Amino acid sequence: MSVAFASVPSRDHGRNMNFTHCPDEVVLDRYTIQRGIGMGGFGEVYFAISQAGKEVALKRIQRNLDVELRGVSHCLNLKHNNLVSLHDICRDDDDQAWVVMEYVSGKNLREVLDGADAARGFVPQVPSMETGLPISEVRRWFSGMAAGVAHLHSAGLVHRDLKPGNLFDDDGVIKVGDYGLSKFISTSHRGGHTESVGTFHYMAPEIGRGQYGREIDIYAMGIILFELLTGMTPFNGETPQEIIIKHLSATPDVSMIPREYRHAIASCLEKDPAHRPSDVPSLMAMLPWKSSVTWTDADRIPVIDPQQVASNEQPARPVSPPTRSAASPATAPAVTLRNPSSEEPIARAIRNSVTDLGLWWKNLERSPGSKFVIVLATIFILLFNTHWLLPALSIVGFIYVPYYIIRHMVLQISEPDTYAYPNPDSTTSNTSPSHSFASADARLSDPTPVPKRLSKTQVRQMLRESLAARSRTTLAAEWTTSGMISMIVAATLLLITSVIGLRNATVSPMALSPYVWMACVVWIGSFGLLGLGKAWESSDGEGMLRRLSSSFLGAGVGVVAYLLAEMLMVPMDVGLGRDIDATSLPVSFYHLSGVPKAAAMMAHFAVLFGLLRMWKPVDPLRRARLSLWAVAVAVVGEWLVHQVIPVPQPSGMLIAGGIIVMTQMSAPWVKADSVATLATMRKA
Ligand SMILES: Nc1ncnc2c1ncn2[C@@H]1O[C@H](COP(=O)(O)OP(=O)(O)OP(=O)(O)O)[C@@H](O)[C@H]1O
Repeated sequence: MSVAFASVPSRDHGRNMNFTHCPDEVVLDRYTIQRGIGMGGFGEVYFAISQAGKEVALKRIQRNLDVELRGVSHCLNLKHNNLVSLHDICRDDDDQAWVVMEYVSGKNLREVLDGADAARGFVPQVPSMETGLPISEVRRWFSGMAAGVAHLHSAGLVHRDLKPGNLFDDDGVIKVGDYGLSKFISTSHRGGHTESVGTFHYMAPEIGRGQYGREIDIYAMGIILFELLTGMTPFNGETPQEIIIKHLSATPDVSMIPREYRHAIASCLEKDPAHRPSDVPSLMAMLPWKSSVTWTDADRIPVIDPQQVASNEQPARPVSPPTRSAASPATAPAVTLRNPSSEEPIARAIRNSVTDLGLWWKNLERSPGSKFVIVLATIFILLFNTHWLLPALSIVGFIYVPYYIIRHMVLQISEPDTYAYPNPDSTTSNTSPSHSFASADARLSDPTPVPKRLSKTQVRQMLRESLAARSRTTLAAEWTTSGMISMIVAATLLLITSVIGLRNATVSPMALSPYVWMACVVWIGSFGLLGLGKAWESSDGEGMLRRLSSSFLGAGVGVVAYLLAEMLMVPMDVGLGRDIDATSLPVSFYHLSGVPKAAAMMAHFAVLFGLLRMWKPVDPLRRARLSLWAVAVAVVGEWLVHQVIPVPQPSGMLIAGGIIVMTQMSAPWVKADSVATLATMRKA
């Protein structure tokens, strides 16, 4: 088969992509390709026409062949109004696998949601009801998906990749597609599958443990419902790791969702799959809609009644909500993620007031003419009061801007949004700025259950697993980001130390060079440690091997420190910290004057890095983001090493302390004591 590269405009977000096959090319001896539709994680999708004139979508499988084909072959015989039909699986002359499926001309939900954002002119940063789809649309999409997924489940299959991009609107009928990742549910198949599949925003926490029960579809449905209602997924982050960690540990903030949906969403997003709705009918019974689907008896195989879709009648057999464990908390504390920017209380209060004002204005029963008069009058009042309004607003601005910046910096340093857990104490206390500002009244009366937490060990284990699941590219990107952050921290340290050190001296390049030298060595040491830490964060590892590797790194840092000192002409014969008898020092390490040679610098830092387990402060599961104890240990440790292999002081101690500060400030962190608190709560 000829392989040509064609750049064809696709429906996939309007991007031009290089498809392997060209329009008019005949594949599988009977399908003429019309155009490329898009590319997914597993292959390219084409729109094609068969010899008999039937329109089909062809998916050319590129990667993860076994996963995809094993799933698809189970799905060939499924027939359901809400499922994209799979016609066949074929191989071409090059032994390339193709899935032949029903072509859906309508948009997928991803396109619909993105289109709604585009129409609004912005992508929502904070979930709210204003940014979701209209309730009638939410219901249409969700019910259609539910019917399709329920059919998959009743056939013993799990979709495993439910997401808006896999839900299609086919002339008003919602269809679930791409169930190539589905798999028969059987005891032998439910665990142990370690291949990372699916999409991070919709990925249930137990997927990290290789569990692929139907509960992962229920979880994804909860996320999709949240997104349909608010335009945003509940767990977001800059990196897949952040998102995974939030799936594992963060409590979704459902406070902005209408009360009648909160219970269903919070139940679907339970961390423990056993506490989610046991099946799709149970989930649907929790929603405030009359179901258009009739669910049958105990096995709950859904039977779609097309008449009911239109007539919106009650289900013939009401389904009771799933039973909940007695241990489940009865009330829903309005706990939100610690996101400094989105939860700033004053900004949030202003935003809420503006929203309320907007709602009041919308519901105001006045003619357009009188509304126009009100607007005009308001503008006049504001204009005539500018003499005091503007100064007042300026004063507020002057106070608010520094407050906002300091608050943001403090929260970023003490508890970054990206790896934070909700604080269990926030259920009773409202003193922290990170708490939700939902009213106390709402907190008391809201019956939404809090998703149950896992034990400390379970969470830690899952965190390690999720850390291990990241690709090398992701790790490299994270390492680079941390390296850049550490560069900023190094520049700040340089500024602080040089301002303090040179406060009574004349500032000259020579006077500055020791500070620049220290900052460079600290940065290089930190960057190396961040790299080691990144490579090692997915497991506890073997101690001795890590000490040795760390020592090697230390030796490298020593060499660089020596060369930099030569380059910058940093005096190495001052501040050796004690009156060294040069004759007592090994000549291979020191000059006769006592000035350290490269070997001394290498040995000093090699011993320091190996002795102190310097990679520990980089571990995302370390106890505190910034431990002053660790800094003190590093400084004292360096001083001890200095007693045996001296280097210039206090530079040596400043470098050791600086490296520990910098690595801690730049390395990602998961708040481990919250994990402990959660575990304690659970036991209680
Ligand atoms: N049966 C179909 N009819 C029409 N368009 C389809 C069909 N199946 C997939 N598409 C479109 O083809 C594009 C690629 O789909 P594909 O399923 O390969 O990727 P994905 O769902 O985006 O990612 P992944 O496979 O990694 O989950 C998407 O734009 C999707 O909407």
